[in-house]
Amino acid sequence: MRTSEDMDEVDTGQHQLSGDLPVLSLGNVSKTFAGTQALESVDLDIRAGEVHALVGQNGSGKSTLIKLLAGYHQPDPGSVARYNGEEFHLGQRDTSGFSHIRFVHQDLGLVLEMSATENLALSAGFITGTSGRVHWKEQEERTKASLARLGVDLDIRKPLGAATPVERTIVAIAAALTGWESGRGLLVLDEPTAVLPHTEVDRLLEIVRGIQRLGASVLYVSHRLDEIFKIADRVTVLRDGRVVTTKETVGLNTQSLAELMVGERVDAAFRLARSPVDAEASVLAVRDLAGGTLRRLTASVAPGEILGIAGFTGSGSEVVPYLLAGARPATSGQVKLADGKWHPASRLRRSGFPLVPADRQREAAVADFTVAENLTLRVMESFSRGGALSAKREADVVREWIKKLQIKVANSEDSIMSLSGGNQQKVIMGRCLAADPSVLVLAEPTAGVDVGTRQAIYELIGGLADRGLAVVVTSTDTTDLIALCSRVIVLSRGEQCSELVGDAIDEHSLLAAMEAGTP
Ligand SMILES: Nc1ncnc2c1ncn2[C@@H]1O[C@H](COP(=O)(O)OP(=O)(O)OP(=O)(O)O)[C@@H](O)[C@H]1O
Repeated sequence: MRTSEDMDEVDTGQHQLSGDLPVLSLGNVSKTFAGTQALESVDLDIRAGEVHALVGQNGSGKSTLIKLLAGYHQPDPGSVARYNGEEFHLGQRDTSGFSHIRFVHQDLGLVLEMSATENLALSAGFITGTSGRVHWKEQEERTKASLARLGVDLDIRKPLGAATPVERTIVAIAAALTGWESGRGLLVLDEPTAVLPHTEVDRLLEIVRGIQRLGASVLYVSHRLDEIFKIADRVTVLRDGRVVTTKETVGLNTQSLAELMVGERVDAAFRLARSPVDAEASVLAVRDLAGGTLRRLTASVAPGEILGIAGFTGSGSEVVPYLLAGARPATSGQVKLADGKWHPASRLRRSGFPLVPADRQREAAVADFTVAENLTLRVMESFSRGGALSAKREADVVREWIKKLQIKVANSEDSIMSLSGGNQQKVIMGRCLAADPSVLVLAEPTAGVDVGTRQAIYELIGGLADRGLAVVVTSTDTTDLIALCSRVIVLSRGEQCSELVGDAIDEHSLLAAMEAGTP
């Protein structure tokens, strides 16, 4: 059996074939922020034409490494970087290495009000005549050619706000690759599938394979371990800023990779043991609820129940959390709250059920606030004593939730923006739970959250449900629904198409139910 000592053994796995010069070679790369050593003596080689995955728990240093490559951070002295054997300066954008490395960051960097053509023109430059007028026809030809190179045919005139998430990601990749005709560089994809539904993930992976076939190398960051095995040739595992190992993916599996990341045993197929609930005793019920892509939903959730809502993008599932939490207006329907009476669904606007939204950076984190302030935002009032805030009570809550959710932060007075993405998600989750609600609404609760912390989050939600919390959860990651839910309602084209209960909730049945409702 593998011990944690074995896991700590450093195996660089970088047995180069003779003449097999790495495209990118990093040596002794370190990065220290005030109070945090984010990276420590990292060595990493990326071979020509390989897809190389980079994995690690939240806060292990993946984004910091990418930001160093992108010239966003300066490395500590002593760090060495080479592109095709030629040394270049990390932390500087205008060096030769940099021009060969292209990036698609998590936020994609697109303007959603603009079309694919306009977005590509923004990154590659507008084609203009002597009068300065933009040659749109040529611009469109260029966009089509860029997308055709990826084997994609999209409506290049519609605003990207109306495109599907995977179409947006594809446009971001095309934008990143403009002017890269040789196709021999390195493309860095930072969690490209964090909120993509299963079907769209496969489409994206096919595009990544196409890029690899062009001769490029890809550095691929993801928390979805099943993808690593579908796409990557090798994987490097970071833990606490250090490289634990670089290995061929052949010979690893989800379980062993999860354990390398965490450094101890984890159950990659974790599932909560749920006791039956009294289905009659609803704490929140909706009748014919509609709004956005949701045309009609009739459902109720009982105290202690974890109800899942599943469906592909556009099925209506993605708007349910926002309607229930009153963050988006319902256009029709009724709601029954704790008073046991039916009200117009507009009443949800005042119900104030806490919501963990899908896009924490845009919708939830208050960027100017500290970690402590973000954690206690919803419970501020209960701390007030005669107008003054009970600092001790606040500090207790902050400590409690940092511990319960294993939030990696040097100091709770640090800005939330200094936290890694997954740790920001945990702060938002803690904020909602600290308010001790009767209903909790979760959209993509584990997007960007590592495999070890996922289980901690599942167990925490399960424990709260055992004590009576009703939870409604939507997720594009079926792992969440399987691990958490005792019942899942499947939506298609805005309406309920089926319901799965208990042990019937598994990967195969969920996908089959979602596909069955799709035209
Ligand atoms: N600008 C910054 N200032 C201070 N600390 C930072 C800053 N950026 C990152 N850190 C710290 O460096 C460590 C590594 O963070 P990083 O974002 O690289 O992790 P990650 O592996 O990308 O995590 P995730 O999977 O959650 O995105 C964390 O402890 C983080 O809090």
